[in-house]
Amino acid sequence: MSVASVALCPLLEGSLNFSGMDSRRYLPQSSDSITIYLSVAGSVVPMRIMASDSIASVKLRIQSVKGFFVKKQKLVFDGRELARYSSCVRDYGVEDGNVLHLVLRLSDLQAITVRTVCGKKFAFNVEKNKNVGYVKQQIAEKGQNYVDLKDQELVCDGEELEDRRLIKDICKNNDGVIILLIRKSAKLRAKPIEKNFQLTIDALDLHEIADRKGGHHWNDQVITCDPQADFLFEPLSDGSRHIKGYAILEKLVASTFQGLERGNPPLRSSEGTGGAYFMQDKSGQEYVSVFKPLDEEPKAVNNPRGLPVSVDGQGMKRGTRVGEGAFREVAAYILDHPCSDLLDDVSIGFAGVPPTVMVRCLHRDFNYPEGFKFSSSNIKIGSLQMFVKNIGSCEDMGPRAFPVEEVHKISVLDIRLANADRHGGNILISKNNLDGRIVLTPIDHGYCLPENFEDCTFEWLYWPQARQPYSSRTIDYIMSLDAEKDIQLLKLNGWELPMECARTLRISTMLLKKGAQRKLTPFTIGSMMCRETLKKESVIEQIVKEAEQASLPGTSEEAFLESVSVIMDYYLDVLVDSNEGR
Ligand SMILES: Nc1ncnc2c1ncn2[C@@H]1O[C@H](COP(=O)(O)OP(=O)(O)OP(=O)(O)O)[C@@H](O)[C@H]1O
Repeated sequence: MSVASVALCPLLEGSLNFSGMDSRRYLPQSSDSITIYLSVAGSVVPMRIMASDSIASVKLRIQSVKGFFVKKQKLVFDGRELARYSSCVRDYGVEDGNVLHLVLRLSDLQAITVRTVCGKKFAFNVEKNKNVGYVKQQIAEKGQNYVDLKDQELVCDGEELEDRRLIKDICKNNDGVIILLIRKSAKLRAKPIEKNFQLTIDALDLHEIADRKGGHHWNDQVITCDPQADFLFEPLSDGSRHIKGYAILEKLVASTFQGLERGNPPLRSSEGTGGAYFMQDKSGQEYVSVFKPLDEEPKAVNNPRGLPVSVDGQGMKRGTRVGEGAFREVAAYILDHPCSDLLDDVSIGFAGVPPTVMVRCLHRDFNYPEGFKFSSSNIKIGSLQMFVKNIGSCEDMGPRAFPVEEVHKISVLDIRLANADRHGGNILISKNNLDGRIVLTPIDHGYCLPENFEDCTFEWLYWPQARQPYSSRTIDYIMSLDAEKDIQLLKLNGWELPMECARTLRISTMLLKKGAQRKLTPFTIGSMMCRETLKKESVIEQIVKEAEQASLPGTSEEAFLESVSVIMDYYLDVLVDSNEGR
């Protein structure tokens, strides 16, 4: 159900009481009506709702009173995200007097419009942690006449901006678009030629600029801790040698190291429920990677968003465990095999998961609630993923413009890995440099390969591309998948999948292959993996349940999977027959 289609309950509209006043005294009571307490950014505010209200309507009300957009809100109760918009608050076990955590996903990007004196406009999305010098570089790349950075003067509200001013400081009170003015866009020289003047604009050729920027000088040396340094950074083990794209991971690690070595600190993202840090290159002008430490995951001890620590080790999605997110991030990269027709670049797989590796890092700018000490106990282990330049995420744009094959590649990944966290914010949008086509990059795989299918959710199910059939290229790729080999590959790379997660991978790969064989669409296959409502089990859960009931105690995993296969065939054939009968 779309958020827009959910009407607010008229009785309660406006009753969200953020001032602390007890609205129970002033509103008609109903047996369904409850008061919940929203814990947001250190304060607790009461809110009157109906237990039968949908999550969407509660979020809409928060939006209408506080102005936080629905898509930027995450509601967490009892360590679980209330992720299904159409489910009732009651379905999640929320009762009168309960505290819900509201995590706001503030954007890291700021929209900026640069206007020249001649009225030419450039629009950018710039990370808020970037400075004015970086914006100048972007202008230089966009406009031939502005290539010499020294000639650019950027002005905002009448004030000239210094290169080191951060965008977030300039845009402090302004969430919208800011207008910058280029006073002097390029060196103009006038030379008298007979009776006229020849006007020269001093601008370098864009290719020259690109060459000058020159890429990074990758460091092939083994990276170790420098005793004089105030940080530590190294890959976790050389197990990564088995990973595809080893060379690219080595470069990723080296460029991140160089950034830290030059004193460019990790910058914490304002988005996300866990600690995610943008790591800078040696120039301090570019992000090269994103580091997500295990101990800052949602519900982990050092989570920077104030989410309560897990008491039973359960992660925020059912079937996942706190402190395993980074392994899952790396697993998603390892298992995203390249397509056989693109084997010249084995570092990027079919779905385009950015290269990801496990690292250890120590730096004072991470979250240390107990205080930072340069000691081994403060070393953080986590996933390091290549930073992908983007113009936003799928949350910022309607899906119609996304190429079908871009959506399909993500559907293949999510179905295979039974992803429990595929919302639009976890798909980045970029444009291909050559033809301007939209490229989608899947990120945030910390909730892949769960122990069960309960929380599988796929945003793309509701996109029109999901109802189109897979191409023969995609079907060939799907048919080449082998869950047993995948499990061995992860083991080789140091992660022995827990038995339940290995079973998930086997069953979801089986479903994907059987569905593709029958020419089913991503929508049909994906719908079998997702619950329609919180309480109603998905088809895949029913299949697993039936197979469990049919198996005798002590049945081998192989025999169990054989029975899953038979039951799955039955469900799929019924589905195909009913589709054909229409
Ligand atoms: N590889 C990447 N390239 C560019 N930006 C990234 C990358 N990985 C993460 N980000 C950005 O970092 C921020 C936080 O990352 P992410 O959403 O993965 O964190 P999280 O805490 O796991 O989030 P969630 O609450 O959605 O589970 C987001 O703005 C995201 O777009």
